[in-house]
Amino acid sequence: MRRFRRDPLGYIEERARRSRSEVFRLPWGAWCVRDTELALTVLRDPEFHGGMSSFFGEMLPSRAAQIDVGRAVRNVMRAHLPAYRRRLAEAAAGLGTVSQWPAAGPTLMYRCTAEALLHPAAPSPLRRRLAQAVSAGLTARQPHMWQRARVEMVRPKLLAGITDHVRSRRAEGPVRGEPRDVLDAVLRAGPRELSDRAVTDLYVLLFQSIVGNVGYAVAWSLLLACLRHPAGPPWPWPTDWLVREAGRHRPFVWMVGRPAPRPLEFRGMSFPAGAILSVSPYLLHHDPRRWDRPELFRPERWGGAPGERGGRGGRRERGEQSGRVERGEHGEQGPYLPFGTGPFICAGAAVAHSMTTEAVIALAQDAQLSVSGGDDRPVVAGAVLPRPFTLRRALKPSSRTVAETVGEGR
Ligand code: HEM
Repeated sequence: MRRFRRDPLGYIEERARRSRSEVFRLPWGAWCVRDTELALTVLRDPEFHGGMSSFFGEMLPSRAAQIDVGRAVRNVMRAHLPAYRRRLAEAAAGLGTVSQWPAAGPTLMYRCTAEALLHPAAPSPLRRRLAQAVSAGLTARQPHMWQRARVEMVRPKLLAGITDHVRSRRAEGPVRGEPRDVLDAVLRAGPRELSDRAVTDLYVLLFQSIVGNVGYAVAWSLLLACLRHPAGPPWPWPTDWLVREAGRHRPFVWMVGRPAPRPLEFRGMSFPAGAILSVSPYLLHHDPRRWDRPELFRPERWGGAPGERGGRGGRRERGEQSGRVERGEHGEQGPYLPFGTGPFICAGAAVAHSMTTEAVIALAQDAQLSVSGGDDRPVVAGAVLPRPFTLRRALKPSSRTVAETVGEGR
């Protein structure tokens, strides 16, 4: 367990390398599936998905309610995409020339989605609390104890504030038309019998997926691209490939589990009903039998040399492609699982991919980007986070405003 805690990804890679069977035991008793075919069966077979998804756990009373809430929130975020794009340029400028990452990722996301998360007529103190919670690191489990303590200091007031607001929205009665924000979506799609506090918990979970997961995906994409190509943008790959490859190389969610629905037998190994079969997107994305030099960050694997195939934007359309067996330049055939696959696949996968890609485009647009202080080693603290790094973003001379140039000349 100590070795696992020190380096969870290194630990499972080593176990997978040494293991002769398709499945090996994890320190907490679950089974990690090393074999791609079995992993895809676990993630796709309806038999493994008769119950609730572990993303929502027991927060909602039925699988149907989970699906409804997931879709309703995804629809709000999808409708917000045009406004999100407009906010990005402003938010990128707001980061300044030097910004500290990965924390800047969720902050940027929050700035661009604040109105979709909580509409502007909601109480300003609550909106301020949400912003503070993002700065404190509420968007993902943080690696250090002091960081987690900081989150715990803001959490009680935040939860109390959201719960009060849920109560008052319910008292006002349902709004007509489309949901104004993620909270309306949760209230409308979730069952009426949910307590105000249960609605709050659901809201925070989805808030974290939007602001945190996407924010960290942006952080990974920028870091890996700048490390691989220190000259900065324009990069020699379409942004779509870059973001896709960051999701392969450093998938934010590194392990998902499913309970065995009944006693199972697989290639001579038996599993009792309820045994947890875990699938690691990280492990499968780094399987040398499936991917060419998986240890390298190579966006070009997603389409051949830029210009040869598809040009900007790549030969694949942006969208929900998770879980497909992908074939790259070298005939690679990995399952691509940053969003999972099968019945419990991330409800927001396509929107999240668009948000990440748009953010990277906005930050790289007309700018010289470079990173310092970071490397590509991940920190696992619940999810796969990048280590702290500094991003320098200097506007290229042609894109500076006259005012800026005049100001500098004084
Ligand atoms: C880069 C960003 C994101 C990543 C890497 C990500 C990843 C994931 C993963 C791995 C799962 C679990 C799949 C499984 O258990 O097999 C999941 C579930 C889910 N995600 Fe995401 N997610 C992201 C962004 C989002 C966004 C923006 C939303 C909302 C708009 C969202 C909503 C959900 C929902 C509702 C589920 C539960 C699906 C269900 O149980 O039916 N996610 N996500």
